[in-house]
Amino acid sequence: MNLSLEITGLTKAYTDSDFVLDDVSFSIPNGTIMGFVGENGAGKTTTIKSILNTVHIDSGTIRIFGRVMTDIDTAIREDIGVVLDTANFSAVLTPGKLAKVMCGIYKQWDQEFYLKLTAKFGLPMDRKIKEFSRGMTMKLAIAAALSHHPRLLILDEATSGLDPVTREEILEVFLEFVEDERHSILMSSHITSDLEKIADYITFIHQGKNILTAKKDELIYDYGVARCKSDQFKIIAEGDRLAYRVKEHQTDVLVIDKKGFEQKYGRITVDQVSIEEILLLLVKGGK
Ligand SMILES: Nc1ncnc2c1ncn2[C@@H]1O[C@H](COP(=O)(O)OP(=O)(O)OP(=O)(O)O)[C@@H](O)[C@H]1O
Repeated sequence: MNLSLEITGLTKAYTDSDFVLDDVSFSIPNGTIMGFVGENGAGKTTTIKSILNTVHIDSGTIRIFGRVMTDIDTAIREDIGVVLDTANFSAVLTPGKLAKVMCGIYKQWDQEFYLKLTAKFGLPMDRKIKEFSRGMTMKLAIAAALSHHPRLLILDEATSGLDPVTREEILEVFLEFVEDERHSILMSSHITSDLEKIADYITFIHQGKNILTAKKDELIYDYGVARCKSDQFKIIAEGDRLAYRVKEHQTDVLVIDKKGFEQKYGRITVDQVSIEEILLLLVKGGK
């Protein structure tokens, strides 16, 4: 399997904070979308900055298209499209002028494609970015990131604060992007329903640690949440549960193999589980 991104044992501490990104490993196969979820401060942006080589890492290896990126490696940068939640374009630029700047930075800049995307997103070419709404600014950032034809798109909260209609438009563009088997996406998001729609894999990060990476379809169709009364909870073997959360009238138990669990513990109801509920059980629950 060809990997666009391979992170092994990534560790990074900040000098003036207690936070540590601790031995994080995951990889993204070509042609796939990796959703990256975790609570505020879990370490998603720090991981992304480490990938982009904008912070110094303490240990571990990050391979992009099989190569470790160095400070002077501009060739790999051409192949990475980046959209951060704070798209910091100069506010006095217009989309038209931004294209001229981008054209000077990226050899692969494709003006025709940029015009096509900005038209699709309904962006005015001659209006200053400072007059743009958040949705317009994010659409512009996405159009700019895609128009130098990257192979890997890295998105840090790129759809946060956007309405469902705009988000759907943007998600469609991401899906079109990964139709090309050489392309892939790392997408951090708090909007887990967006990831449910488009991601192939999900990585859950909590307090700087990768707590789970799994195929989205397995999470949705094979994982489940057993709703147990206290006597039912007591009979569940530790090895059959990934996490559990005690609530007022029941205990929710995260199970990996819904069907197997149902066969073994016939009388306990097991519901399908959402990415959001998995995150809550893993982060707030016991083991
Ligand atoms: N430059 C820095 N110096 C010191 N600590 C930092 C720095 N940048 C981030 N941190 C700390 O590292 C931790 C992880 O932050 P990070 O931005 O990676 O989290 P995140 O998962 O992206 O959060 P969010 O969902 O809120 O964007 C936080 O506790 C944050 O305060």
